[in-house]
Amino acid sequence: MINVGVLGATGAVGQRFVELLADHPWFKLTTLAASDRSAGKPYGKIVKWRLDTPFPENIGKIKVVPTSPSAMKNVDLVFSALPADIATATETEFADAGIAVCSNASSHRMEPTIPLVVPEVNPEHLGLIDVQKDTGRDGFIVTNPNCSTIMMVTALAPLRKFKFTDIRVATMQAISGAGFEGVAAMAIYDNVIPYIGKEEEKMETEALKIMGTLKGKKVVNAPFKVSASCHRVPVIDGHTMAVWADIKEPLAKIRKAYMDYKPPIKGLPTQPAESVHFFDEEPDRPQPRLDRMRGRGMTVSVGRLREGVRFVAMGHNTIRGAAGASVLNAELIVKKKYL
Ligand SMILES: NC(=O)C1=CN([C@@H]2O[C@H](COP(=O)(O)OP(=O)(O)OC[C@H]3O[C@@H](n4cnc5c(N)ncnc54)[C@H](OP(=O)(O)O)[C@@H]3O)[C@@H](O)[C@H]2O)C=CC1
Ligand SMILES: N[C@@H](CC(=O)OP(=O)(O)O)C(=O)O
Repeated sequence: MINVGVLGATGAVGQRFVELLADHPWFKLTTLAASDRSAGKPYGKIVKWRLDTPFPENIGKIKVVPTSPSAMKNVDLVFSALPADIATATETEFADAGIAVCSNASSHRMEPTIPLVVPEVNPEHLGLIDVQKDTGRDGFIVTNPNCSTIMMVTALAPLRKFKFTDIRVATMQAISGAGFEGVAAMAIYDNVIPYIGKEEEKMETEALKIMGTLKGKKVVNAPFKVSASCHRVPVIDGHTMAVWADIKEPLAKIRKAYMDYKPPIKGLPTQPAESVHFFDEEPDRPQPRLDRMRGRGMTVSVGRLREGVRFVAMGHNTIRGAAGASVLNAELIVKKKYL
């Protein structure tokens, strides 16, 4: 068992980490960190548990510590659910102190030596860990993408063998993506908000790095363009998106690519039996309420495949799009013997 900790353990994504790690076969959750407001108190006393799964009582006794490497003794790996403005310096401090960091925050995603990984899409990008270690650093940082980006690239993975240059995407994103306090009920009820700060830019840049090629010590971006339009809708969990890809192949070949798709990795505990579920028959799927918990929240569902090529993709934003993505990255790190 590898001893692990969670940074930002009391937050929306931090709670998902705790849920996923409370009973993990490879990782022992020993340490929970949050802000100085929470430090020093038992987790069970201060966390406002917002998930609809039972609170893991075995974790409740753990005393919350301040967010600093010196407070996290005997931890080899931390999962970061810190706000991005805090994560920038804090994650660097942890990596410099010899601790591996699997981060869900956006701060370091686009740095050239930091892997931005979805295990089913670009597992080989973990090679950038060696580039970080070449600088003399004992620890390292590995990031997972923005929650909308991850659904889009995972849904595109079966289509990579076809040529495309232009991806257009319109998202319908759940309110949990903004955190518990992020969107007022009065703002979102009976409404759609056609703006999510920096989300479109993230989809347009992160996807090119993830689907790019690791050449030597750097990633060469994928040669296509993404145009995104992002919208908040009154759904609690599950980001849905309509995607257009300029693939000229016959629809039957695209359909077969989804039916035959096998991801390049297997054997990771958090990986679902199906990374991509393809709805071939049902014309009204995927739907967030019905499909977000497929594969314990880790499956990306794809449906409504039409000429164009057009399809709809959907996945759970705080599991596959956040904490689950980081845990899957950590499992890949262990499998590839970086830890
Ligand atoms: N919500 C989502 O679906 C997604 C979120 N993300 C990203 O994940 C990260 C966390 O988001 P979310 O969980 O929604 O945020 P929350 O606001 O719910 O939680 C923030 C956490 O960080 C802690 N924290 C705040 N300030 C500090 C500080 N100065 N020092 C140490 N810890 C601090 C808080 O502790 P305390 O309780 O003590 O204040 C809390 O545990 C963000 O970077 C976000 O962009 C990514 C993808 C999806
Ligand atoms: N902005 C995303 C959530 C998020 O925090 O993304 P990021 O990890 O890129 O900061 C959403 O609303 O749904």
